[in-house]
Amino acid sequence: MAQPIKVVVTGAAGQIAYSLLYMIARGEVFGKNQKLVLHLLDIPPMMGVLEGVVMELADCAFSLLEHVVPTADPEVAFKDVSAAFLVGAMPRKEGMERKDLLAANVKIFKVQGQALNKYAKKDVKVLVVGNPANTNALVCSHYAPSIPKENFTAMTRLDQNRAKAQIASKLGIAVDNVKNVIIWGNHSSTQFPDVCNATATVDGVKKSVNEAIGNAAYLQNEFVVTVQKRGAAVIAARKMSSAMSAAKAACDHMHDWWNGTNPGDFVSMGVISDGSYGAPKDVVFSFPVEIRNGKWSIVQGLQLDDFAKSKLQVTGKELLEEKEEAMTVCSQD
Ligand SMILES: NC(=O)C1=CN([C@@H]2O[C@H](COP(=O)(O)OP(=O)(O)OC[C@H]3O[C@@H](n4cnc5c(N)ncnc54)[C@H](O)[C@@H]3O)[C@@H](O)[C@H]2O)C=CC1
Ligand SMILES: O=C([O-])CC(=O)C(=O)O
Repeated sequence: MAQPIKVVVTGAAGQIAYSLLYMIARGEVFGKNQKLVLHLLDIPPMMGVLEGVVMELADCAFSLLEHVVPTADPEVAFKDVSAAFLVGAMPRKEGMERKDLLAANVKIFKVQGQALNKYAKKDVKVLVVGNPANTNALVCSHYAPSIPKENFTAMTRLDQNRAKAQIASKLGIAVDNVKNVIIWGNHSSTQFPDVCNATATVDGVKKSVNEAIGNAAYLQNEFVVTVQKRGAAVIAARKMSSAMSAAKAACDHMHDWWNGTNPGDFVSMGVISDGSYGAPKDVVFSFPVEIRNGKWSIVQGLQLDDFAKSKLQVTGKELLEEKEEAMTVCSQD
């Protein structure tokens, strides 16, 4: 059994964390041989609720869970952590776009970037879930200059999972038979879910998703809009934003970052942009990545048609606008 690692989950008394903590403590992210110390951060008024979560974690009798540290103090929460799930932030309500949360949430990520910078391990892997996730990840990294920028990522895996599930359902096949769907850009309604490089195995035969679906109009319209607006559709139905599926996606993201991707497979993550595929540099942009030895690299050499290029431009522009607004908000104190 490996030495225990410290893992922090912020927003630990909230609804995503309620599913996420269970999955992490079961060993679904770091493996069934990895003992864990869980640091749970929330704000002072939530300490009572958090105590209930701690009781439930104890009552689950997880064999991998060495101990649990509930706290409202970022110094305690981020001390020596190897992995950070930054979930704690306000969720949107019906009728809002995720960027409407920027003014309320971005300062949380400034403070947490500063705390990561001071107290976390320098090789900490940071996954930002709280919205607007890409720009919050950028802000967090900006305020943690002693940690490499590559260590800050934003979650677009939920979008990838949604896209994969839509294609599988359309084809009447299992989700695992759909590979290499890409989410480009922002985790927002400008994201571009792209199947141009995706494959589907139907009746034992592997083909491109384009060929298997055989309906370009569907793939460029209904499919794209369904994935872009899925978060809003869940809010309209549940009156609360996605939680179970968000927790599962956070586990998938960190699992693949920690353990690597299979040869030939890629996954989508919001990562610091180097300008690949014409995306703006120095924003957190979702790209297809491969992961080896705990390090991601952007998959290069994929073909983009004019339709795809125009979609990347729209989402890139939105990220530049968000970056400007976020830096203005953060400089106001
Ligand atoms: N990237 C993605 O795909 C997704 C992102 N989200 C986002 O995740 C975030 C959390 O969602 P839920 O868990 O549903 O919200 P929630 O409201 O149920 O829980 C959020 C928790 O964060 C806590 N919190 C607030 N400020 C904090 C701070 N400074 N430090 C630590 N904790 C703090 C709150 O007290 C609360 O317990 C939202 O911003 C939501 O929009 C949700 C689904 C998917
Ligand atoms: O839609 C929201 O506000 C929550 C979220 O990010 C998602 O479900 O993708």
